[in-house]
Amino acid sequence: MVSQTHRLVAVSYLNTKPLLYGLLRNPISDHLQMDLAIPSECARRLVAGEADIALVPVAVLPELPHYEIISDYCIGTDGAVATVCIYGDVPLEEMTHLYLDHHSRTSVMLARLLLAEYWRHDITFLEARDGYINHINGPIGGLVIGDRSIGLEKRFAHVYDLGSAWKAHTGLPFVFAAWVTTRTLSSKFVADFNAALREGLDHLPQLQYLLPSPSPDFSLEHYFTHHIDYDLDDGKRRALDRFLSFVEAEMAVKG
Ligand SMILES: C=C(O[C@@H]1C=C(C(=O)O)C=C[C@H]1O)C(=O)O
Repeated sequence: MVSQTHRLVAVSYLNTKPLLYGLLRNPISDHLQMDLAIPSECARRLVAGEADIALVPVAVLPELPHYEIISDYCIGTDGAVATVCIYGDVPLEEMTHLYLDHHSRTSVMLARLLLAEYWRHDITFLEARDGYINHINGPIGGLVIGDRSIGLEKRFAHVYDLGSAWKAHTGLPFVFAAWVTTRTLSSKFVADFNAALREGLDHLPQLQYLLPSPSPDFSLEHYFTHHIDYDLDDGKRRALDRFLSFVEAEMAVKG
């Protein structure tokens, strides 16, 4: 049987593994050509047409002329997310500069939004590149996302969780990344895809046996169940609308 294969790219961090596990143990994987990348690269590939389906940072959605969110599952949070934080030696109000993680598209915009609307703190943004975490010191803070952030709370005196700050600011949960296509997929494929992701999430306890623990005092199960919130529910969709209005306004200013 000849059938169509879709090019899929997903985030390479630990929090995506339950979703990938679901896809891989389901026959739908025969129709997927899978690859993993950091979030900013997932976004680039979808925008460039190098992927048909991607787990993309939602901040990139306004750049896509046509897209569809194809799943009820996402990388989200309802309060503290643990792996999207601003770190520094000094409190935020004393920070003069902030490195913005180059892996990220969403959290970079979320940090800008929260600094403008919630913390109301003027700061100079610095472009990050590999190794930038070693340059976070004194009045220079840094936004760090994903697996690289695990354990950093031991290194820096001040930590600001962006999931918590967004919740305090808006009362809403948040969605960092969603499953998006720029193609037209059959409703059968979309239903199967969604069911496969659900299957993965139903196996969170088993995943503890497969995945490496990023550090001895970091519980993956706690992270997957108390910090990452995988359901793209109504609250997260409302949060997405609000967040994208900010992103679109920023894009309009920059032209
Ligand atoms: C919660 C997280 O969300 C990530 C943050 C993203 C971003 O800032 O662009 C994109 C994908 C998510 O994987 C994380 O990985 O720590």
